[in-house]
Amino acid sequence: MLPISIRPVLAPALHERERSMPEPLLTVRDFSVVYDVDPPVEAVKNVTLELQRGEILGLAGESGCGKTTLAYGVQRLLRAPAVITGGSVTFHDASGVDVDINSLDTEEMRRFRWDKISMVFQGAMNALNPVATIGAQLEDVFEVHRPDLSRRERRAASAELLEIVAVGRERMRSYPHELSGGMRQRVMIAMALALRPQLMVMDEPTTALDVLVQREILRQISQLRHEFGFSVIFITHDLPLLLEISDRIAVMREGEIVELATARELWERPRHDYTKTLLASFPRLTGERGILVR
Ligand SMILES: Nc1ncnc2c1ncn2[C@@H]1O[C@H](COP(=O)(O)OP(=O)(O)OP(=O)(O)O)[C@@H](O)[C@H]1O
Repeated sequence: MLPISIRPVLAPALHERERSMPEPLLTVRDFSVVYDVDPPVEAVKNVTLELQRGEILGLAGESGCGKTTLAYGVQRLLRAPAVITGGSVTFHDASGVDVDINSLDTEEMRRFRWDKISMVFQGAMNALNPVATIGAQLEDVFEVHRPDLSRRERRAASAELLEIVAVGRERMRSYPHELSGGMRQRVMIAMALALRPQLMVMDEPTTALDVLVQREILRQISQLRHEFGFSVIFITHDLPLLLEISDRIAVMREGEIVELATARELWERPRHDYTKTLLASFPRLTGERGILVR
């Protein structure tokens, strides 16, 4: 049985998935990345996976197993000494066109990344400009990427985004220091949402926040992906949190995906010994009665 406290977020996700036919958004085949140092590090080894449209896929595994390299690699965000040594990444655009990400040149990739994929990092809230208002920073995104919008439209779109992430349009004139950490992280999520991407990559997006604020933000991410239909690749060390938010979880170890299953399957019937070890290493998952304790 699923731990009681992971049901509320998970249940609608499962329900939704049962209703709709899966439709791939990203197909990763035999993808490998090596850090060309001495000795070379094979950070990602022959990873194959398919991310569905609207799905939240969690990447789990201990530090150094290759989660970040994989998530950045599929967006071609890696820098030397990282080298993609093999494999393909295909983005199945909502327009019906399949895009081979490896074939895009730098400029095409840059535009693609903003329009189709966005990222939210750990501590992203500290990346806000301290001397510009929240509204001005949101409006900037539209000014750069949607130059056809009028000033009034940019402002309206920014205010709407602040409503969507439950910060509220009245915060348009606030400066970052006037907002709590959780609110600032929501502003970053609003920015990531601004261009209505089809994929959001979230790298430890709530780690710096306290547990209650984390849960609220996770719940909201889950709701928003239903509303807007984007997919999420969610990276964190925190397996209990992944069980709570993910539809499926890929467990990585030493650059390979050793198990890929729904959150429910992984929780109820972990197959790989490493997954079992990982689950057992979170005392709050096992607790006295064997339920999630938090
Ligand atoms: N710039 C680099 N040069 C050499 N090796 C690197 C570099 N960046 C990462 N690595 C190595 O690649 C492997 C995978 O690292 P990666 O950061 O992808 O793992 P991770 O699972 O995301 O870890 P964490 O959760 O700590 O961020 C590790 O062995 C790491 O030491």
